[in-house]
Amino acid sequence: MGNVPRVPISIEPPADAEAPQRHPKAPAPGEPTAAHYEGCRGCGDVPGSLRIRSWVGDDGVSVHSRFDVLAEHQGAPGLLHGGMLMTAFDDALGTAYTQIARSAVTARLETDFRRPVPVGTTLWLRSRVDAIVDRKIFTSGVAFLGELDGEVAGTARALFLKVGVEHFLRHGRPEDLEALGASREVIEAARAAR
Ligand SMILES: CCCCCCCCCCCC(=O)SCCNC(=O)CCNC(=O)[C@H](O)C(C)(C)COP(=O)(O)OP(=O)(O)OC[C@H]1O[C@@H](n2cnc3c(N)ncnc32)[C@H](O)[C@@H]1OP(=O)(O)O
Repeated sequence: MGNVPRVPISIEPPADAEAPQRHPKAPAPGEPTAAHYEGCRGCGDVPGSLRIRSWVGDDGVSVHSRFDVLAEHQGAPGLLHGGMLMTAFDDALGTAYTQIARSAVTARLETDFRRPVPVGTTLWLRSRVDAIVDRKIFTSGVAFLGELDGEVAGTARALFLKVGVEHFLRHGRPEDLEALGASREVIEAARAAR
């Protein structure tokens, strides 16, 4: 374990943190949000995706999201796998930040599992950005059984860190980046600049 970094334990925003402001180009209240990327496991329209759909909340900053729990999402018999709920939170919280900021990636995600979620349930999630401090985006969310503001199935908090496009160019699999239009030269230049 000698080279493993110590795990940072706090993702509590400072009390004097900046209040989130909606990005001027973000979709308006009630409008659907865009998928992170068409291949996204949370919200893309691809095999294996949770096919989460999200809409902007009335305040223009929060989002609410729908996740239909299917048999393919099971962990225990007839019940949602906990990792799938974490995926749903990662996606929903990662959509909430798109109302405020451009690209960011999850640095830490904490989830509390409050109620079992049967297959066949529609989960509704409310997510928001609580604060932004420099590159750090502090988010939180709640998952409800069956309806928005129904029985609470789980809660989560996540810290996202803003990154530039070079993060994806440096770390992503080249063929996926090329499929999005990045040239081999651009990808190699981003990797050489490390
Ligand atoms: C094409 C477009 C598509 C856009 C697509 C958008 C995709 C969103 C999809 C949904 C979300 C995902 O699945 S994202 C995929 C899952 N996540 C990842 O793969 C990220 C892997 N991790 C990383 O790449 C890296 O660790 C980063 C980028 C997160 C951080 O690295 P870094 O940039 O070098 O920053 P670093 O110096 O380490 O930390 C900066 C500050 O944050 C704090 N910090 C860092 N990590 C943590 C942590 N876990 N918990 C607490 N605090 C932390 C540090 O203490 C420091 O605080 P201080 O000292 O400054 O106070």
